[in-house]
Amino acid sequence: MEVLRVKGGAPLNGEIQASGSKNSVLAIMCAVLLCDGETILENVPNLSDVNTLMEILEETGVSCEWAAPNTLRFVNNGLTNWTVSEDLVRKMRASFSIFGPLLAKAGKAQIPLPGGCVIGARPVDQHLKAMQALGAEIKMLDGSVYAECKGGRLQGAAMFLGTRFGSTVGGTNAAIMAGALSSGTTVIYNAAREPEIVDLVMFLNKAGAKIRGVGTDIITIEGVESLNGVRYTCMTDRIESGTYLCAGAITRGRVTVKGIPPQSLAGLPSLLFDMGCDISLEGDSITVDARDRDLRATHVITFAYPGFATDLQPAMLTLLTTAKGISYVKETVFDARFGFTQELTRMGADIKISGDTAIVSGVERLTGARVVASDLRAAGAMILGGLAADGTSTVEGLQYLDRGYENPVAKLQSIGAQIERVTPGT
Ligand SMILES: CC(=O)N[C@H]1[C@@H](OP(=O)(O)OP(=O)(O)OC[C@H]2O[C@@H](n3ccc(=O)[nH]c3=O)[C@H](O)[C@@H]2O)O[C@H](CO)[C@@H](O)[C@@H]1O
Ligand SMILES: C=C(OP(=O)(O)O)C(=O)O
Repeated sequence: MEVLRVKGGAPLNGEIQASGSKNSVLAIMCAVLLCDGETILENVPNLSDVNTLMEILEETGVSCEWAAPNTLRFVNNGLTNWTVSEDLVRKMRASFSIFGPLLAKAGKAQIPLPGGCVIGARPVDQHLKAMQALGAEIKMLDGSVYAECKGGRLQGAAMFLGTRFGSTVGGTNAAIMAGALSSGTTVIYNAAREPEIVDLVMFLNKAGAKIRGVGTDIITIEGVESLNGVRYTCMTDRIESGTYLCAGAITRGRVTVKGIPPQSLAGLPSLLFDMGCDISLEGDSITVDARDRDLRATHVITFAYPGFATDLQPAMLTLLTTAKGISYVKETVFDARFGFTQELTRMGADIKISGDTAIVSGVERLTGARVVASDLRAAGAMILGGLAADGTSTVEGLQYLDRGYENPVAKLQSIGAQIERVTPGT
């Protein structure tokens, strides 16, 4: 198993190009199930999650290949299978997102339950509620969810989606994709508003869907008979971009991320500014400058978009471990997303957890340590800790990093980080 070796303490300085958005691409790849013929997706990050979803789509009868770096080509000449193997679904929780489109296109679907994960329980009740509202009959079969639409086609309906955590991204995506091919009108109330959902709808509308209201909490869909494959360029990754901005701040450096619409970063730039960083914008480039700054503590609450993104909470919390004063970080989207903080304490961070809140007392310096990433964004957090720490850190658990960050080592090296991927003992 490879590990990262990070020699910290030096300010990062330079420009990084944002990669394509993992979460947008995964949703759009699921929507390819709905589209007849050839689809070309551009700006696709080469990530293990993307490659796993390609295998899953292949099982349903959609052919997928890398046509060029960051470009995927799909051909959907009719689905040949309405179920996928459990091993693949277990590899990646987001694979459950094929449930809605598979059901809408094939008339039935059987997908193993994805289960919980290290950041929280993550049930799929809202996905199922949406499909039931559209007329699907659902039952459990051999540990999988089996659904069938009576009469072969889903029927548009009005529905309320949401959980005690607020809106649901995956549930909203499922309802949009299934509604796109349902007969009649579907209305989703309390829809999630994340930029990746807007990207999914832009793709679907280009393919012939009739969806309006995306980006608001009421989405209306006039179902169509069929959708056609198209060429589409996916949005860039706001979580990856935010992580690199935090890397600039935690090393007291100056980092520009290119190709990221600033509004997609929601509250992050403003929080970095409150901490004492300079923030400058130029078109789709954003620069954080923390050189020679004493950064101050601040408070963070995660929320559904346009709130502060939960996926950036681990990076932001790591940054706060080196800010002067006490910061409170409240996590409202997932019920167990502070596991990574234990590893940060190995680097000398002072963090106490009280329910859904982390209390972070800033320390002068972090120190290098051997740490293990327990999930995707924990991996980003461990790297940030290592970049800021005095001495050398070793980061294990890179299978998580590979799920969501494209070429992180090369990108960080290009702005001066001393980071390498090595086999232990070499
Ligand atoms: C592949 C992908 O796009 N993943 C993103 C997606 O995950 P995902 O789509 O799983 O996140 P949701 O917005 O659905 O989940 C939000 C909260 O609602 C709960 N919930 C969700 C669905 C449901 O049927 N029942 C239920 O209780 C979840 O457990 C969680 O606590 O949005 C999250 C919130 O922005 C991000 O952190 C993930 O990176
Ligand atoms: C939680 C994440 O992804 P997923 O929903 O695929 O687990 C993430 O990207 O931080």
